[in-house]
Amino acid sequence: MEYLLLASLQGFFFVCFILAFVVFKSWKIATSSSGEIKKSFRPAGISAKIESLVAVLRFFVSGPSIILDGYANGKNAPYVVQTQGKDLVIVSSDNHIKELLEAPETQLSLHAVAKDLFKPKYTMYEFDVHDEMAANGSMHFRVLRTLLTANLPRMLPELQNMMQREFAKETLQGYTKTDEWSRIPTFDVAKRLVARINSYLFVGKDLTENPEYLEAALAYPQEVFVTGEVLQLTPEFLAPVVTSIATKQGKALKTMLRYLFPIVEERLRQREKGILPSERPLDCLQWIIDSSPTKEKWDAKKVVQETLALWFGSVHQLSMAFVYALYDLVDNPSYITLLREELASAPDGWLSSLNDLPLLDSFLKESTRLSPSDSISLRRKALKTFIFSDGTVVPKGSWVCVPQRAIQRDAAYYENPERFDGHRFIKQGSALTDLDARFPFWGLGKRACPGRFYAVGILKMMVASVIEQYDIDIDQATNPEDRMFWWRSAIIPKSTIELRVHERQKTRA
Ligand code: HEM
Repeated sequence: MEYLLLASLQGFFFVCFILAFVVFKSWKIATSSSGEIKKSFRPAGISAKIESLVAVLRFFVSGPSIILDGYANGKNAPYVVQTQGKDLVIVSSDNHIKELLEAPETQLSLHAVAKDLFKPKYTMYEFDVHDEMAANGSMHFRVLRTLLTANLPRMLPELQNMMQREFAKETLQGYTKTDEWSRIPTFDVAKRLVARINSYLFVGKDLTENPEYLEAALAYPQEVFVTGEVLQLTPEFLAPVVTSIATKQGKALKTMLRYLFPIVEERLRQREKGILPSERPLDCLQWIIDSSPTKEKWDAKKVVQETLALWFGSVHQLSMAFVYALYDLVDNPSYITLLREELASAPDGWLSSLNDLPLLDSFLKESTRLSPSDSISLRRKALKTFIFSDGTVVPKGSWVCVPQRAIQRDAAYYENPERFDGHRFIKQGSALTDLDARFPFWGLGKRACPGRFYAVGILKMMVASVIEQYDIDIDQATNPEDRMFWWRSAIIPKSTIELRVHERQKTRA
């Protein structure tokens, strides 16, 4: 009993300490003045400073609306949003975006953003991510953009079987005796399905069918997010202990490492023996090994670190896009009928025609236009103070980014921007995977998401599989706005929201 009391007192003081630290850091951000754009932005005086502190704290739960308002106030003019830990300099004009993309990575770095957010040193097995595009830049491109995309069509039938089997299992669990519709927790189910599909492509069938590995692989990205979030609020010297608490002594990571290491070591041995390409396994793990630099060979630890980082990036955004697409279907049910017609009319079956389903592509692009999982894109951290040609300053340590959600809702670029129009992009003649400054969903330029062709293929397969076999609905009392919550700039589906699902055969009977 005494021990419990002591433990809860320690916990209480720890939380108080962290809160005090957050307020202190936020106060420092709110009151510091390190660049031209800040000077013009920050009024002096104690009440103004308190107002700034409130703005920094408010960003945690109102980020998307603060960013949207900033954009509406002075369209295409740069503006600053103060946040805990750093300022966001938000730009949206063509010139600013061009200069942002042309800036050297020694000045504006995407990887430095990832380090700020996820603290890979602590969360990804001591991964020392380079600020500049290092060897892994071309590795990402070759593994995801080239090899994964090229191999996807061959793997799709197996992945679709898996999707149907697992979705049926989830649905079966959601039936009650009183309701002929099954209720499934949308976001949790989406994450489980995506994790299983991605795992098959990342590490192959055997590990994917190992429940201990799969559970850890599903838990790991979630743990990295939460731990990265807590570490952003914690002083550096406490990072090791905080990481250990937040990750339950690194349980998921340790499990993944226990399974991945022997496989990677064996494959590296096979490489030394000169195994022929035709005899090598067809999965991302192998492609990472095959695409690693030939001069300075990566050891097993480096291959595992790169795999963890790619794995982490592959699950959540795709799951969220799937959830938002399902919500858009239930909110716009006429599209379910139209999409079923399009699927049924594919001459050789829709699975082999995923690139020739214009309505599905346009519908999903409209869904991502209105419901991106983050309100900003093209994030870069200034490693040195960066000055745009119009004099806009991004002080060292701040981030510069583009307000993607605001741009994607701008009436200047999209007619009736708030209206869901599933045919919009057919009329416009653009595809979901296209890169476009008016649709910076995938980023732009040489850092644009190399996983997007894979992500879109899987998203289409998942959505088509669901609507072909099931009727879906949602509790109509749920206001669409209440199905998600905001954290900093992100827009995340609530885990409590359930989708109602009904096998179509039963409806027809
Ligand atoms: C709907 C799902 C996804 C969205 C919205 C998305 C979006 C993005 C964005 C905005 C960036 C940054 C680009 C920039 O700042 O210029 C990015 C980078 C990246 N994405 Fe994705 N992504 C998705 C799915 C995936 C998947 C499934 C994978 C892996 C299979 C992946 C792998 C990556 C990698 C490795 C990078 C970093 C590229 C680099 O460092 O050069 N993404 N993604």
